[in-house]
Amino acid sequence: MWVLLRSGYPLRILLPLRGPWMGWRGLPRSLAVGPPRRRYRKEALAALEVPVLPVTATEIRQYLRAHGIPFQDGHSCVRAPSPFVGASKLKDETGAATSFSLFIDKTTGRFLCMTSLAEGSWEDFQASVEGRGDGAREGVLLSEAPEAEDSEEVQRIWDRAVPLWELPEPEEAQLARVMFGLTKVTDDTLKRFSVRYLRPAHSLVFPWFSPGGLGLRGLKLLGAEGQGDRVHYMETTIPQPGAFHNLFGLPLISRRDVEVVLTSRELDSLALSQSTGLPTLALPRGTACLPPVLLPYLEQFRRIVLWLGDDLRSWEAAKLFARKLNPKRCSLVRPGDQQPSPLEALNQGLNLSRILRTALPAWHKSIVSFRQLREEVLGELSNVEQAAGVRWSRFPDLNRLLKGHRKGELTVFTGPTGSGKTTFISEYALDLCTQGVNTLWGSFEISNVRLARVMLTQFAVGRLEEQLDKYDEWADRFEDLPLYFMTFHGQQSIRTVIDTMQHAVYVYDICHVVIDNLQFMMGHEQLSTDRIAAQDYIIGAFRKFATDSSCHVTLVIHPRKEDDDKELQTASIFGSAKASQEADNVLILQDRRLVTGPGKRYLQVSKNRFDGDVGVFPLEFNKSSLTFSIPPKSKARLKKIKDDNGLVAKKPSSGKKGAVPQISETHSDQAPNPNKADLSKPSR
Ligand SMILES: Nc1ncnc2c1ncn2[C@@H]1O[C@H](COP(=O)(O)OP(=O)(O)OP(=O)(O)O)[C@@H](O)[C@H]1O
Repeated sequence: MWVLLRSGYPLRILLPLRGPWMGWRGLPRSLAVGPPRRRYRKEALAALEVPVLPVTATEIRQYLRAHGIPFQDGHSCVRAPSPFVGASKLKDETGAATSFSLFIDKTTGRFLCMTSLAEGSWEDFQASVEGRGDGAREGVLLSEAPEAEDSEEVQRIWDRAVPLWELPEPEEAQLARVMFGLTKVTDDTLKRFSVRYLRPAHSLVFPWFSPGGLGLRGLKLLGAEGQGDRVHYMETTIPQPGAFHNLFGLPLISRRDVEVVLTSRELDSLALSQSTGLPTLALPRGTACLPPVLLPYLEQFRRIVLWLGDDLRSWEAAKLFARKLNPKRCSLVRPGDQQPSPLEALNQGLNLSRILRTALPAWHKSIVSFRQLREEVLGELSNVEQAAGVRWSRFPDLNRLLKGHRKGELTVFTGPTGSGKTTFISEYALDLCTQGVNTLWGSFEISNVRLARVMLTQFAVGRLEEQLDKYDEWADRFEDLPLYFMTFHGQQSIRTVIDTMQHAVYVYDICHVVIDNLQFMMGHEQLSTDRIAAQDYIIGAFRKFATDSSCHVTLVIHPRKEDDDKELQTASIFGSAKASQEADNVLILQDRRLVTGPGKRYLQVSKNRFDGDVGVFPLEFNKSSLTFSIPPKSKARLKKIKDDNGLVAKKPSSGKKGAVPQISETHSDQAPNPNKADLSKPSR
């Protein structure tokens, strides 16, 4: 099965620096290698690669024992002698690590030989042990070797970039330092980390070297733009994000280092290293993901401190990453006034070592006291808006009622047959995905191709059939979204679906799973005599998954048969009351087409565990763009209601003061939304 590796990166951050002198990916035309290269792919979608048979750490150990292979149990990996060392010319310089240089991921079974850089699946490893041929590929740092064109481009940019202190104009160097907040970072630090500056692009250049100093494999370019009193950073990576993963700062790590500080930005690593002298590494995609392929490089550390940033999102990411790294060895620096990001701390003259000492252990047992929770509670209270989750950019009324989309919740969504549930939920999820919410779709009823077509139309807000010349532009942008699809179709067992979801959370840091719809998991339960019990069991499984994985699950459920002229209620959801009890949010697509005409629908929030606000607002269906979002001119008429039965208030949501709580629609703390500014025209 083919898999497209994804960055999980909000698009806008990757948008190139723009200007008349800019070429492909925002690089100066003179540096860009020819016209944009179109890679032909076997499939158009990022289908999720699931191991043929999921493997557990116990099975890995048992297998190694059964074949007489010695091993060491590590934090996230099992270490064993590598059968691939002899085959490689890339011998370790010191020769020290050639024993036990094979790292097998305890969760996925994928392996990496740190000496030869061979990598492969658990099945590849077994085949090699059993002499069934060598399925391992020789890779470079956890992914495929960069393509020749990328390597050339990397080298070309690197050669054109210069150390900051070698810039001919001192003013230019000073301006760059100010823009990037580097006034307190010394030349020596920049030199140790080999940071350069690309003059034509006004960008810092951070190199990614392969382990063992075998060469330059990739680059991250960081541009900065003043926006009021804030600086907006733009990143460009070569090779493209998702095609290559590496840790910035790797060459400075010694084999004897047992402690490391992980940051989400290269600039933070510079600040930390300079002021604390501790080993530090920067994650390639910031807080968006921690690809498991990087885990072997972090195995040597007995203690890992995650200091990812100064907002709640960084804190959430730190907690998720700690799970992968093994929480027992992780400590987290909590965002706060006196604990900004490392670079900011350096610039404010704070003591970074002292902040590191305040890091909280990520591990706690099943029972906690309020003492352990009090900091978390404070974090939520002092970041109310972020604690409310990611806000929709296309559905302001949903923000007013639900306040945002939060991790770890279960949303149940229902509506009459054929009312547009899939179409609506597609736009609802797409909206979040364009804001960096890593999303996994389980579409059991309609094919992934059809679903993607709907989504792409919604993404472009228009029929692409009539503008096929724009298809590639939109498809390229769509491809950059952190969006994955399960390849299931038709009936599936709940166990297989949950296993796949767990795998996706681990590998792609999925934060939102959409299941359309639950009825497709009921057939395999052999409980046709008691379909209600089967549904309760399935809902319980999704509830547990959402909580345990800190991942939001949106579950589409068909309603029970209702009179056509009556509106649906929470109790109309098929089955027992379990669905509405377990759900944090219940959304109902109300179809009042007889009264309101063909396009009109209403969305009712009939349960909201977060803060209790429930209500209903109109949706205007646009047949050409397949969107439900409220057109800008339309006056939203949000009604807050008490429950399914009675209205308690009837207030316009816009225009008049004192209506429903006014929440700013622009949301600077959230990840950027590439669609917001330029929905009407594609740009690259
Ligand atoms: N408000 C609307 N007005 C008119 N047509 C709509 C509306 N919403 C969706 N549609 C169209 O109706 C068709 C069915 O929509 P969709 O598949 O989203 O419904 P559904 O509720 O998920 O269906 P099912 O109950 O079969 O799962 C699609 O062709 C869609 O474009």
